[in-house]
Formats: sequence, C-alpha cells, structure tokens
Amino acid sequence: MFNGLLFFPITPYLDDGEVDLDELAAHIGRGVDAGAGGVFVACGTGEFSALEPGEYGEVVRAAVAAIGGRVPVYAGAGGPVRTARRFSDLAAAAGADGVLLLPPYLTEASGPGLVAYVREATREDLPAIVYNRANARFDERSAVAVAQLPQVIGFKDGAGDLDLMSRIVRAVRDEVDHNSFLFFNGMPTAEVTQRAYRAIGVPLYSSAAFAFAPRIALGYYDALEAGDLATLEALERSFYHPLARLRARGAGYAVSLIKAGVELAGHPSGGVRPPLTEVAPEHREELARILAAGLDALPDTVAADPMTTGR
Ligand SMILES: O=C([O-])C(=O)C[C@H](O)[C@@H](O)C(=O)[O-]
Repeated sequence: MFNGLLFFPITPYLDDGEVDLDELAAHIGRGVDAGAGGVFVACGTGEFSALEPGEYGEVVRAAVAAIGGRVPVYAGAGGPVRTARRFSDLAAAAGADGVLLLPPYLTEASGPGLVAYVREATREDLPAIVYNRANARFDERSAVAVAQLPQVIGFKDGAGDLDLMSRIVRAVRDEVDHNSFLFFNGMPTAEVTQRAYRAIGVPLYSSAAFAFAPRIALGYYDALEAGDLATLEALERSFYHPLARLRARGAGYAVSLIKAGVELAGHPSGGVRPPLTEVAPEHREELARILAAGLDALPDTVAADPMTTGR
C-alpha cells in the first residue's frame, strides 16, 4: 500500500495567518511528483495541533484533490477522544484513505486506556495507524490489542525505545499478523535512526526532511534500499547529523526548521503558529549551510530535483 518514502507536508499560511490552501496543494503536488510513496497531511510536521476542525477539513480536502489518487493520503487525528473521533469523521468525509492517530493531550494513560482511546477515536470503516509517542506509550500487550482492532493497519514509533519496539514487532507478528501489519519509524528526523529500525523489522519511515530537501531524502532512501553504505554515511555526516544537532537547539524545531527549509528551497511557508516559534536567524543560516552540504554529498547519479532551488 505504501511504496516508497512517506511525505509529511507542512501546512503553509498566508501573511494574515490563514491556511494557504493553494500553496499547500502546490507543496504536496511537488512532493508527489518528486516520488513520495504516501502523504500524511496535518500530522506533526503539518501542525495538526494548531488547526481548528474547519481548517483541518479544508486542508485534507485540498490534499486529496492535489494527490488525485496517485498515492495514499492519511490525515492526522488526535487530542480529546471525542475530538479525535470528530477529526476521524472529517478525514473520512474529506476523502482521506486513513488517519494517523496522534496522542491525547494533558493526561497520562494506561495500556487498557490507550486501547479504548484508539477504539473510540477511530472509525471501523477508516484505516488507522497508531502513533506511539509522548503520553501514548504502548507495551507489548496493548500494542497487540490495538493491532487486533480491524481498522488498525499499522503502528508507528516516535518513542525510540528499540528494545521495546523489537518486542512489539515480534509480539504483533506472532500473535496477530503475519506480514501485512505495517510498522513505521516516526522519530524526529527519522533517517537518523532508520538503519537501526530496519534491522528490527521496521522498513517504513516518515521523512520530515523530504518536505524541503526531497533530493537528499530520496537519495538516502535509495541508498538504504540498495545497501549503499558510502552514500548513507556521506549523507548522515553532511546533512542528517548536523540537522539533528540543529534541531536540538530550539524547542519545536522539529517543525519550525522544516518550514524554514521550505523557504530556503524557494517556497513560502508563512512561518509557524504558537506555541511554535520561528527559527533564529543564525540557525537559519546554519540550515542553509547544512542543506548545501547535503546536496554536495549526493552521488552524481541522483537526478536533478524539481523542488529545490536549482542547485
Ligand atoms: O507527524 C509527523 O510529522 C511525524 O511523524 C514526524 C516526522 O515525519 C519525523 O519522522 C521526522 O522528523 O522525520
């Protein structure tokens, strides 16, 4: 179903702060043209937490129209359980192929509580991927229980506990399924950890970097598929590791830096909504240097990229 690198688009804003639906459609169209294998709209990178339901419906509808059935489109859903269900309903009405279920807010949760949350926040007729992150932390038992829900087709990890994740993969494969259940690496700057996730049976990953550096992200993806260690190491050294270090220098930079990167690539982003803050000018300059170094490290065989500024 998902074949290739997974694209997490930003949500661009106009100067007055409203969602820029035309630019969103253009951003998504460029990503799909460049080779994305699936689009996850209004998720973490797309500032789900900053969108109200009316905007959310328009964003998902615009994404579905821009994609035109070329690859699957999933939409974020989450927050209070009834609100999450409402977002699931809006995603279904807007034509999304499924939802990525993000954590509930401002509460701790037990395994059984999380299983009930997933059941009530999603629709039986709309595929859902469960995001293990923040306060939504599953263990082997609760992961197996959600994997048994008919609508849950995948489990995405953003917690980074590889010991636990390898046990979850094994338990779900042994007790529920087999081969078709999907596992995703959803760590911030997921490329940095993807070699390790792949080794424990998690072949799919989300790439926020793809939104502003598609040529680098696809170069890394192709090198992973081909087992090209020299390219993987060159791109980690020049781009992904410096990007992860820069990401750690500002709260919320996992999203703010991506929007700054989209601007560096020559496209408007409209900045971020609170509580996210803009990238500091010196960090923007550093991001430009990192982007240039990553592009320079690409093997000559990688095709010219339609999304960047002609480098
Ligand atoms: O909801 C999201 O934006 C994510 O899943 C996180 C990113 O795509 C993450 O994997 C990354 O930063 O590469």
